[in-house]
Amino acid sequence: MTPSNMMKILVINTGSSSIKYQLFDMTAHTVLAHGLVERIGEAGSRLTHYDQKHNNAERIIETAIPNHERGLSELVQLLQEDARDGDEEESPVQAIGHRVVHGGEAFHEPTLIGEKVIQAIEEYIPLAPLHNPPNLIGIRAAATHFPGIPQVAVFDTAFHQSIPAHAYRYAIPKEYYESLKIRRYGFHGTSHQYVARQAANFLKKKSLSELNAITIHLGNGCSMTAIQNGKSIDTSMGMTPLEGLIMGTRCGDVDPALHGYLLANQDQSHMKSIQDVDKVLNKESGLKGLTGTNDMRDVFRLRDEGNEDAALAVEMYAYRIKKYIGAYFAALGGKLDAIIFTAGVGENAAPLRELALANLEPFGIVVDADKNNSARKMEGPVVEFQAASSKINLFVIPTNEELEIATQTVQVVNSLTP
Ligand SMILES: Nc1ncnc2c1ncn2[C@@H]1O[C@H](COP(=O)(O)OP(=O)(O)O)[C@@H](O)[C@H]1O
Ligand SMILES: CC(=O)OP(=O)(O)O
Ligand SMILES: [Mg+2]
Repeated sequence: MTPSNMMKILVINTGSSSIKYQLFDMTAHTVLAHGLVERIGEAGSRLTHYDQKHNNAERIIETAIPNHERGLSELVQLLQEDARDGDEEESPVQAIGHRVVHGGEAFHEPTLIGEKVIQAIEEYIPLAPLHNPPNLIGIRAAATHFPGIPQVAVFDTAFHQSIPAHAYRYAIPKEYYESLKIRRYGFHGTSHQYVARQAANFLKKKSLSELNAITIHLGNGCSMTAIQNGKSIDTSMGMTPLEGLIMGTRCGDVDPALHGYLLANQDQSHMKSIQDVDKVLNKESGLKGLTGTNDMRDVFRLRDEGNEDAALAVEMYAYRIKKYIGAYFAALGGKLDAIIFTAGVGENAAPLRELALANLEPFGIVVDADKNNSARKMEGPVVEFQAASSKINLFVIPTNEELEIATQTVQVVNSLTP
């Protein structure tokens, strides 16, 4: 394969009950098709597909999708139909990029998938039981549908492999790091790296390696990263995506002693096993546990209606971010070009950004309230909302993990060409 015909890249992001996908034409810099398979294995499963050939009109296919294999074959069928509708004589796809959440210490770079890589992703299942198994199903199903097409794994953990030991080790007996590889890995690396690169370009840096920043990814999962000279030096998620910020359904930082306490008090906690504790902290906590909903839009609506739980949840969520800003400001020695907000909440929730950054003027962080409130309506890859007196740039940068995965997939495949 030569770079000139390396153009159509399918990116697959397989979650526990959903598959997100995008088909890019990397030569023309366009999205040919994208969509979402949701509620896999549940009632009401469906595929929502958009493609350029149908003017990006929404097509909803409501059909029983009992497993990820079926979801993949439905979406492949649509892509093949689109290709047949056109004049294309070849496969609709030249390479496939997969989001893989946990790559442990093995992967610092995007990697061509072969048997060894699949084995390694299997080995990390205990560290990401919700994420790695569906990622593997996506990889296997894609290999069946597109035999001989190169497949590349892009790991959430890869960008964070530059974190030094003093930040990634936990202060527990050393043997558990050596035998069980218990340490901070960090996640959402593809997103942190993508928005950091956008900021570096915007600030006219020669390369990402000239950027110092704090990146704040607030989606369903939430994490923050301290970036020094373009490299991750610390991040808020840990061995698993549970540590750190308050999230949609995850608690983030808690006293590790509460696990034992909940189990020791089964009568009140109704938790009988460590799996029960795990489930509550991962799926029933965060905004959902505090307010009943994991959607920040609903939390704000409840707050505005006078709901006190929702008001407290917003305060807690913003305060946790502020604490990490303080920590990473210190970790970076106060030398940073920008604080960057991204993902669903980070890009859309102006009041949240304002709360998280309030009263930080002594740090040189000053918000322009009008710019912050109108950030959503502004065009462009980077929207600034710092006041003129702010020493540190404040940016909203929409993330695009799929485009970053496609870009890294092209790099890997091109590097294979003699
Ligand atoms: N206008 C908005 N105001 C506040 N929160 C929003 C808004 N739009 C989207 N969100 C939040 O973004 C979250 C999803 O973020 P997203 O980055 O799409 O998540 P993920 O990719 O992790 O599924 C939703 O749960 C919702 O709370
Ligand atoms: C790793 C992680 O938390 O991913 P997501 O935000 O997609 O759940
Ligand atoms: Mg996301």
